[in-house]
Amino acid sequence: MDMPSSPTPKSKVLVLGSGNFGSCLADHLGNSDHEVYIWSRHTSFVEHFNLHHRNPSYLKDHVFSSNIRAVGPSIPDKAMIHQMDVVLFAIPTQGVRETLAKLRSSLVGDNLPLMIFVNKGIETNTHALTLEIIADTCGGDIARAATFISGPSFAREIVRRQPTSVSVASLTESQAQRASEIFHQPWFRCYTGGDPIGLELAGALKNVYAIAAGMADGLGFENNTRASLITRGLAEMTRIGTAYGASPLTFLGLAGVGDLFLTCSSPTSRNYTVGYRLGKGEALEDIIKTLGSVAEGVTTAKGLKKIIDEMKVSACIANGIYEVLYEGKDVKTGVQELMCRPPSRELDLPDEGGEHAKRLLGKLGMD
Ligand SMILES: NC(=O)c1ccc[n+]([C@@H]2O[C@H](COP(=O)([O-])OP(=O)(O)OC[C@H]3O[C@@H](n4cnc5c(N)ncnc54)[C@H](O)[C@@H]3O)[C@@H](O)[C@H]2O)c1
Ligand SMILES: O=P(O)(O)OC[C@H](O)CO
Repeated sequence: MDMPSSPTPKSKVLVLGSGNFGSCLADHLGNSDHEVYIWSRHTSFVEHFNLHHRNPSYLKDHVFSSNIRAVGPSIPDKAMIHQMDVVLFAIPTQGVRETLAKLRSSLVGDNLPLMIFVNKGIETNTHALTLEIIADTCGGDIARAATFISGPSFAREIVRRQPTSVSVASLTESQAQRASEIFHQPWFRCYTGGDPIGLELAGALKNVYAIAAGMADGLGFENNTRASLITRGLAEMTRIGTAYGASPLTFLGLAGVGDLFLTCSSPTSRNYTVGYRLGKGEALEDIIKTLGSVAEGVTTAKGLKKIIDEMKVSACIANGIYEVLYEGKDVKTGVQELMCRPPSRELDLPDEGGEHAKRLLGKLGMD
């Protein structure tokens, strides 16, 4: 979509992570006239990118904005971090804690950059959301100001300027507004909100339901089945989110139903693809080895299982996916078990709970 961009003040942005999404967002910001640096832990990426303005491993056909410079492989130092207006984390969830730990000593003093996170997952060992990982590694002040972007946004469509809309949330809504102004373009709309816990849960959970939708398609089921999975997946996500302490309304937004619909209905999705190949009978290990990119739903299913068990919330689809991925349950048996459950009420939200969010906000000094 070729439209004039709105004038936004030029920012200095450091993107951490040079995969599909990091390089796609670096390109978006570079093309919006920001001064962009992209960090990779791979020397080969840094050299290749600075020479050719192409990513050797992802989005290979795309020529990236000339406003981007690659840096690495060592993590940017304090002087560089303090020159930035924004540090954007586009690293899979399981790598966020390690990366923040490396940056922690640079994240002190005044005028810290706005920290934006776009990963969609739950940490496996701790079942922590990213907000909690930030609080653990960098403290409550930084976590309260952190901003999260989520929503239906395939990297390969953003680099082609397909009209895209996302949700942007922070506990400090003025920071979400700042992030939104930096990203917003006529082909990339940002909607702000103040429920980062709900936004994070929605983005992480939809990846698990996308595996379920892919499995159903791989087994040869058609449109009725996919529509059921999307709708019942949304009910389950909303129930889990509300029990956690998030707003049920967040699940009706772009980060919720928007991204769930996208990821459950397109083979562009890596999570859908994992499910589809499982449905066709491939082994998870072989799929992961050959996927070439992260499918966050696979690891998130583990963290989610712990959260569901702790909250004692009913989540038969997420439990079924966990059993297929980690307990050797046959895919067809999993589907049969789901369908053979007794009938139940269609829409129920827990009328108590929220302990997980209360504990997390307490960690952030917000109790
Ligand atoms: N690709 C998309 O369309 C898309 C859209 C929205 C959100 N996301 C989310 O963005 C995050 C990144 O996804 P992606 O598509 O870029 O994944 P990817 O697999 O394409 O790339 C991941 C990148 O992160 C790097 N990385 C992995 N672990 C790291 C670590 N411990 N330290 C430093 N770097 C590390 C890898 O080297 C690679 O460059 C995921 O959480 C994903 O769910 C992706
Ligand atoms: O390819 P997936 O399944 O990781 O989905 C990518 C994005 O999350 C879509 O919004």
